[in-house]
Amino acid sequence: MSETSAVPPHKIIGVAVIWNDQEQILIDRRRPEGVMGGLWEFPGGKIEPGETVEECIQREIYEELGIEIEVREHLITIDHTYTHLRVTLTVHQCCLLTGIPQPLECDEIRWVNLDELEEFAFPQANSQIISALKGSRRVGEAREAGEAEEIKLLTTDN
Ligand SMILES: Nc1nc2c([nH]c(=O)n2[C@H]2C[C@H](O)[C@@H](COP(=O)(O)OP(=O)(O)OP(=O)(O)O)O2)c(=O)[nH]1
Ligand SMILES: [Mg+2]
Repeated sequence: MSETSAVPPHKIIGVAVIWNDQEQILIDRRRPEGVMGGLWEFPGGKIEPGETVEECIQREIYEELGIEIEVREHLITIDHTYTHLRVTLTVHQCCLLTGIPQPLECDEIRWVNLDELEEFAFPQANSQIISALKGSRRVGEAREAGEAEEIKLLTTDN
């Protein structure tokens, strides 16, 4: 009897956390048929040969949602193995530039704030993205609080 250890397919994915001016994030619901059907995700897709992750994210977002975005800083890279699939998700913070998002390749889209994300069912790998987002908000808040404190010190010193 020959034993083969099946290696699951590996998808390398660029993922966008897209913010609008109201501090909301865009999420989309995967179509009911297919892998992880019906779950919510951050939009994105496979990196094509010769493409940078930033180029991939920009292209996928235009194809999937018909909007132009600015791809900003890297948030987190996650390597996760599901039962029959391994994914590497490289996630970037992004800003909406132009257009109104359309559900061109998904079932539904929503703008939600950070605290609402927990109400939606995401694939397992996404809990790390959501924690990273919450962590980066805390860093931002601490920085703002620090700056406010510095300003207070500067103004009371003089
Ligand atoms: N875009 C995106 N994909 C995610 C997230 N979390 C997560 O586990 N994934 C998985 C689901 C998919 O297997 C893979 C994304 O690949 P994809 O969008 O190019 O491919 P797909 O499976 O939807 O469809 P196909 O093009 O292979 O037919 O990564 C996420 O937040 N966003
Ligand atoms: Mg996709």
